[in-house]
Amino acid sequence: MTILDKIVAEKKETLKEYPEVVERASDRQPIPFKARVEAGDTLGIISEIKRASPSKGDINTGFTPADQALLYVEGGTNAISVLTESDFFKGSMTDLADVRGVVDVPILNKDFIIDERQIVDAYNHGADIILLIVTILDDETLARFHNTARDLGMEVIVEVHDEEEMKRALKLDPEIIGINNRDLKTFLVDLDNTVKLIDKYYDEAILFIAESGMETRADAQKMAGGKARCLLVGETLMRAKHPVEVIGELKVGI
Ligand SMILES: O=P(O)(O)OC[C@@H](O)[C@@H](O)c1c[nH]c2ccccc12
Repeated sequence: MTILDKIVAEKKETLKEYPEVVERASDRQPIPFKARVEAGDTLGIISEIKRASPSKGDINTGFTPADQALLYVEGGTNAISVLTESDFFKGSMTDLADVRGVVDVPILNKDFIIDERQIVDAYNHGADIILLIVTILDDETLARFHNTARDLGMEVIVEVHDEEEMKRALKLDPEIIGINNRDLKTFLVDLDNTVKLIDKYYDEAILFIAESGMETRADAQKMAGGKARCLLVGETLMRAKHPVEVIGELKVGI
């Protein structure tokens, strides 16, 4: 059993406690993400709120999500990712709502979505974007969830790690693809993964996001050189003494 299998198994348990139906609680219009990144002349940055992870253990537990989010905004982040998975990443939907309460940049609800109710729940807690991880969903479910999120006005990052997943993602006619440099089954990180996959499947209509493992301006430059248009950065910002400055360093020109 891989760690990803364990996370999904736990998630199934948690979902047993969900109400049978999660109703949409408002008609809030999500904040646009892709168009705003594309309007800029630097690499977009999604800065993540991440307390812990199964590969690293505790990363930073002594912070308040709202304060951390405000630092990210001060740094000029294009969006904030809030990792809400609780068993392995120590996050919660309360973190998401807390961040929503203080920022007006788009928010990504980062979780392992395997049930439609999680999508409505993300919307209800103030998310503008959700992540769908291709490897944990079959084609039919992936397409259905993609539609559900877009019907709510949310944008979707379709996350892939390899070529086979990329081909499945492209069948959705997606607007945004996230390429994870980390293999969620082995935790191995390889920054060349983003570069290789974009090189082979580049499409100017799609916003390509490089995810995971980036630390330095040189890493950001490498991703920009490989035609990634945006970065998703967690650990580096959570460990940084001055996240505002680090975001500035990562925002390289396009
Ligand atoms: O902390 P990092 O290495 O900068 O990575 C952030 C983000 O990419 C990572 O948290 C992530 C990418 N895809 C995921 C899917 C589930 C959980 C976590 C993730």
